Amino acid sequence: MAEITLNALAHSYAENPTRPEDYAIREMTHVWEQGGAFALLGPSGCGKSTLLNIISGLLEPSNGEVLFDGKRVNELKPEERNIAQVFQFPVVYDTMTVFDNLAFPLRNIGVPKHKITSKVHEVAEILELSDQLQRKAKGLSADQKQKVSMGRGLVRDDVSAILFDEPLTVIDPQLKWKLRRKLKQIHEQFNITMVYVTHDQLEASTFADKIAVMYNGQIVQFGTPRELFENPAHTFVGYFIGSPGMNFFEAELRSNESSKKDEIVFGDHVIPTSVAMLVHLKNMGTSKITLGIRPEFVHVWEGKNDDAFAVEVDYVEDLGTYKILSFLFHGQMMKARLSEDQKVPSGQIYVSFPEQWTKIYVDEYLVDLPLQNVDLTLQSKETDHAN
Ligand SMILES: Nc1ncnc2c1ncn2[C@@H]1O[C@H](COP(=O)(O)OP(=O)(O)OP(=O)(O)O)[C@@H](O)[C@H]1O
Repeated sequence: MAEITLNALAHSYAENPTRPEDYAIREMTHVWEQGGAFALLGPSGCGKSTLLNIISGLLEPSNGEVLFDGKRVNELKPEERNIAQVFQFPVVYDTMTVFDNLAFPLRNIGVPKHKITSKVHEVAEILELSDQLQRKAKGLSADQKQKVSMGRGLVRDDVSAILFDEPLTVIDPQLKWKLRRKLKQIHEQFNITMVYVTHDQLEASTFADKIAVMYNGQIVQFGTPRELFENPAHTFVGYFIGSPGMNFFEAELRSNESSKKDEIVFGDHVIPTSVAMLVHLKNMGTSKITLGIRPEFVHVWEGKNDDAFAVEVDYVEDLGTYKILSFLFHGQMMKARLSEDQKVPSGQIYVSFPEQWTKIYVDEYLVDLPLQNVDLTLQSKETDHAN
């Protein structure tokens, strides 16, 4: 087991990279703590496989260091790094039996025969491959082959970490869920540092305790599934996580001519904001602001309400256990998520955006209040204005 540190790491496949876009991995410093179950989540092409291959040593980074337990491993070959890597497509020796495939990594490092037998049986049991051990790998289905591939990653208990690169892509949907649970179980049992690459948020949150969300070659947030949902640090996290993703709208920080107070406005709507936040934004010297609120946190009222805005229902999608209501807010389509038992409104309704859940972004990043300002948030209503 090891703590894996990426120190000022960057990688470009281009010969002479000059612009940030030339980098598949833009400079990052990141720590995967020892023994954790992590997911690396992001869309196709964001740099996930590149990052994994740098950790395992298949790829040499253009800049920066990879450290295992504080020791630089850049110069070590993949086999010297003690990393097990499971790829998207099965890597098995077709002419060998399942037993021999699983035993291979152990024989390679000279593990005694009796230990190999017990370890192979233990892993085969976990992956439900016990009755396949004497079969040649050639005759196995794609699912079974991938299980063997995963098993080869799991047999060695001396590994620093196990890296999974979208390992369930070829697995049947029904089996996927089961295998994910199994991996989690294996992690709990052996406590090995595991990094699981996926572009599927459900897969990431069922496997990992902490998820690194990757976008454009950068880790834009590293947090628990709950943190990513409740407090997206970057607009991409808001958009990518959740179903549907966060609502975003461009707003403006301006000074109200009559009251002389600052306020955040969207069209002719004033968005309730704390004094502390207004002061902070003003100090940042920005007027362009993006507001984000998750559909789950938009309040929908049938009747008029002090903090609520009148909007028109556009349509309602019934998704079984919940409904998605779409409405136009100052010309922009937004969504609210209604629970199954909530009455479906139509025509004119009222919506409000609780301040706690209305996130403020500048240049795509969440604006957090400096700690010394937090107590001022209680004065928030002072800056509210009637519409
Ligand atoms: N061998 C290569 N040579 C040149 N460019 C590459 C190479 N491998 C990857 N890239 C580019 O680097 C960027 C990151 O690719 P990478 O495969 O790491 O992303 P990913 O997030 O793993 O995507 P996917 O989920 O599709 O596998 C992409 O723009 C890709 O086109």
